[in-house]
Amino acid sequence: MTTQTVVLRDVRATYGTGDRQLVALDGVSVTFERGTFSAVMGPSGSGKSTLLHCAAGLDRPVTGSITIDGVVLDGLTEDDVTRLRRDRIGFVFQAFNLVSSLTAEENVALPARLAGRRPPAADVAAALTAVGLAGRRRHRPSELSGGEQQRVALARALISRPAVVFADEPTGALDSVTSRSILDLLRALVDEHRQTVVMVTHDPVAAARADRIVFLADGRITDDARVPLTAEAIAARTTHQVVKPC
Ligand SMILES: Nc1ncnc2c1ncn2[C@@H]1O[C@H](COP(=O)(O)OP(=O)(O)OP(=O)(O)O)[C@@H](O)[C@H]1O
Repeated sequence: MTTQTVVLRDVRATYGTGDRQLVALDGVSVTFERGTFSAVMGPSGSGKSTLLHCAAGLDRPVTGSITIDGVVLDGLTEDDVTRLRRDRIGFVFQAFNLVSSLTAEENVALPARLAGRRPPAADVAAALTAVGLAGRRRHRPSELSGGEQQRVALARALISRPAVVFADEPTGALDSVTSRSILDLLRALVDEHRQTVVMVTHDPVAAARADRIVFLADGRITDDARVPLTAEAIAARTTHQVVKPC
């Protein structure tokens, strides 16, 4: 089994064409090791979500190479990438996550069912309890808040144990107590199950729970802090990033 869960090599991603082309990632190379919790930070528009989308096989880069759990994505068919995402990747994204016609517990069980397994009902209930949604099992996404929907997505990652969980602002919509419990759960995925977590966040307090912080600016990695930092030190580094002249 590879120790490098996610590898990006010289990834370039653009939006638009011609004069209106915008370079969102400008030759990004980064490796996320198995059993680590990384935060990705940077100013708005610096390419954080694009990095997450490319790393998760949701967007294809123009050039460069991406490997997930030992599988090189370049040249795979869309069906193969979809299967890889289903089997090895967990998403805790606010915008798209859940199947709207399914209840919270059905959404939690879905990846396992698509892979031909039926997770025990007790496991589904335990995962929803762990994220504080025991009383919302039968609710559909439209009956849940944004933060609750993200917690359903996290419960799904607890059940299906993907190699890597990508989280986009997982605590952005949550109060501080719920945020802390979500970060505890993400840490547990890493510390107890050696899963890999890559989390985009603007929040220095959330980033301080990671083992490593990758800073982006203008589509490039500008800093890579591998030692734990305090929220204050992270905030100072983030401010420095924002005011740094181009
Ligand atoms: N669908 C799109 N079409 C055109 N440009 C886009 C699209 N998505 C993102 N961009 C642009 O690409 C750049 C990187 O965007 P991205 O969403 O990755 O940044 P971000 O760091 O995640 O920002 P934020 O913190 O505001 O979410 C930005 O300049 C953005 O305007």
